[in-house]
Amino acid sequence: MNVIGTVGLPGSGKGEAANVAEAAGIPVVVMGDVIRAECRRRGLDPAEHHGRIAGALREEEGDDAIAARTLPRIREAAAESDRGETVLVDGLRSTVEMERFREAFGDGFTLVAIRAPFELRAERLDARGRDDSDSDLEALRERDAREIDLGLGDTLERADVEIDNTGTLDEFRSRVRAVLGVDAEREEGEEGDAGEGSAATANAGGDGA
Ligand SMILES: Nc1ncnc2c1ncn2[C@@H]1O[C@H](COP(=O)(O)OP(=O)(O)OP(=O)(O)O)[C@@H](O)[C@H]1O
Repeated sequence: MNVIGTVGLPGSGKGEAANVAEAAGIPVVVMGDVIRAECRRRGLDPAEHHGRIAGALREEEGDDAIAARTLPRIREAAAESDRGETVLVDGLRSTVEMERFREAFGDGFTLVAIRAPFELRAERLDARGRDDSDSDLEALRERDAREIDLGLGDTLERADVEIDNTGTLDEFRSRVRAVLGVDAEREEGEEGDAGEGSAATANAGGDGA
């Protein structure tokens, strides 16, 4: 099994990386779906209670609760992967989760840090405009602080591979493809320049976040 986890601050490009994977026939497992499922099980609206239920799960079942509950979803997805049991996992937040996946998949787990500086993430989220907080710098600062508090900063530092997302979207996509080991041929409606081997660099403790 080949499990690729992504970690990055809000707006860094995790969703775009997941799109690249899906377009290449690599299933994507979103860790937040576990939390949304638990909200529904408790009769709560995920839009409102997501954060609280994530906290409750960690409290009740341990800091690796969300990773542990994601494991069966990863195994199911791997069985359906077009790409030799490769799965992309979106949404790691802490080193405890990273260690849980390392324990489950050994060398078959690769953690990929996606990095873009604050100003660029703010601009891109503003353009995305998915919700009001996307355009609010103060809200982004708070989201960053919350994520870092959960352990996202340490997780970024400990990633196996780093992808810089300070260039164009096409550049980013081709970097993601290089890390996923897919070429552009399978993509539809997209120009590709896959095989840009220098795109992913070993993590030397970069400072791009
Ligand atoms: N290199 C790029 N050039 C231009 N736009 C980009 C680039 N990378 C990402 N974007 C855009 O920036 C926005 C944020 O990216 P994305 O949604 O992938 O971030 P994310 O890490 O999933 O964020 P969040 O954690 O907040 O959901 C999206 O609208 C995406 O299309």
